[in-house]
Amino acid sequence: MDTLWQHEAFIGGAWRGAGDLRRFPVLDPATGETIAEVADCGEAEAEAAIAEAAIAYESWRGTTALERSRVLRRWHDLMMERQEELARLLTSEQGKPLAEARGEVAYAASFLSWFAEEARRAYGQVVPAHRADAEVVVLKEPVGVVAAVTPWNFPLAMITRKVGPALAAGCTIVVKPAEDTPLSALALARLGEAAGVPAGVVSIVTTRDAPSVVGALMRSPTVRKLSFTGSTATGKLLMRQSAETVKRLSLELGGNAPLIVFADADLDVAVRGTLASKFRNTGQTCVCANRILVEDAIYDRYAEALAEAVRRLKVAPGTVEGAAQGPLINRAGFAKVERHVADARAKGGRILAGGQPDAQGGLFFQPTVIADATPEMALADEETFGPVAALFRFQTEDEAIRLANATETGLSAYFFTRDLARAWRVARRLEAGMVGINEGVISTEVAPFGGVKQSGLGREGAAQGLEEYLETKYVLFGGLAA
Ligand SMILES: NC(=O)c1ccc[n+]([C@@H]2O[C@H](COP(=O)([O-])OP(=O)(O)OC[C@H]3O[C@@H](n4cnc5c(N)ncnc54)[C@H](O)[C@@H]3O)[C@@H](O)[C@H]2O)c1
Ligand SMILES: O=C[C@H](O)CS(=O)(=O)O
Repeated sequence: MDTLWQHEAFIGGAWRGAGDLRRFPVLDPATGETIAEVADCGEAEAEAAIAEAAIAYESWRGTTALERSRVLRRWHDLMMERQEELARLLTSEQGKPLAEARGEVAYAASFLSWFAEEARRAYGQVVPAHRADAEVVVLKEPVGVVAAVTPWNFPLAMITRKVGPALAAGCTIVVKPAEDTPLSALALARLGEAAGVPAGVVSIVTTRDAPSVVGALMRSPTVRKLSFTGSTATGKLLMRQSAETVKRLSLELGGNAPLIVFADADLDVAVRGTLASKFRNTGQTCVCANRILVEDAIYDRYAEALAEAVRRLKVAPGTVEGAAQGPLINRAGFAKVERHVADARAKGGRILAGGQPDAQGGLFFQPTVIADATPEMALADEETFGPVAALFRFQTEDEAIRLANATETGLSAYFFTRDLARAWRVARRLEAGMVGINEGVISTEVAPFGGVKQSGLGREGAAQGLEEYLETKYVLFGGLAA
């Protein structure tokens, strides 16, 4: 197979440019250099992709679950065969350390293998009928044509977490990837083509003009579902746009995760868990700890231990051996980190590590630890989405839970304790869709990923993830009297 570096959009099984041949640049965040020019599609291309998806749906929905399973498994296998190439391509446009990029390729591929298995378990039901002359049957059927809109921070996994269950269920899908990271999406499509995904089943519409392309997807009555991953603000906008055609919705939105360290925690485990949660992908994940709540009795010991570990994190381009922190994705993301650190300083925050743009310049920021954080700081209410660990102090368990829940979002939460009774009490009281106990990284294809409150609707992965792409049909067989 040829190179995975594709520059045209993938629509209806064909690689094609925008109608007016417009292209937009893709930048390497580590250098600011243009690494590719990609088709800058518009409404016309989105509408073409929808039409192709509708045509393909009529045959794809008719395939057996076993046939769909085999295509997904083959796609997984091809991803893993080309893991290194995919990882280097991903790092070149997203910036994450290569070791993390290799991990994302495997994580992304795991959704294809998982849903290759789940495809064969879309069970219906035969229900004991309410009449002697009837049978009650409940069927599971594919939703139809799906629109997927995805973010830049996990440019492969956020797509396969949608494409996997969609295809397993018998749906077809039009993907609009983030403008910062279109190359990974196109590489994924190239491997899907090689794995035998039929023309029109998966289309990738690349664009710098998200409102136009996504607007066309949202206006179309043919598109029966939106699966969106991104900020809560954009999610709310697309919810409103979906109302006109009453689309099914899966929304994976913003977070503001609390991470609580109780005095009885194992300090080394807590520090390791904090590093893993806070600084993965240079702090640019939806499930990063955003507020670190530390019980007063161990506050100073934990703060110094964390700061010492953070000072050892290597800041470098993702391809550099040992790189632990890469660049922020773009100027806007960098500016938000600078704003949060300056605001915290101005409100009494004490810098224990980092606190400045990194000496190598560009979009690199020093991994930072701020002590004496308070709820009045911007980073308490907003998702920093960068390498800043803000340490808050608490006295009691009730105060920790009140502080943890004092946010409109509820995606993930973490806490560290060796008290079993406390573990159950706190896990039950935290307002989050996902909770890690003595663990800082909890994402896996086998568990339902998603949040409560303004972190979204629905779940991805696990068995629940397939339900998001299925409709329930009740059939009553009457006139069956003997
Ligand atoms: N819950 C999750 O699983 C999850 C995963 C990753 C990221 N996120 C969240 O996503 C955010 C960061 O990602 P982001 O900056 O790419 O989010 P974003 O909302 O800016 O963009 C997400 C996608 O929406 C598109 N988009 C943006 N504005 C749009 C508009 N007006 N109309 C139509 N489409 C539009 C973008 O092009 C992109 O493809 C963070 O808040 C993070 O927490 C959540
Ligand atoms: O940023 C959000 C992603 O869902 C992160 S994870 O890799 O799934 O934890």
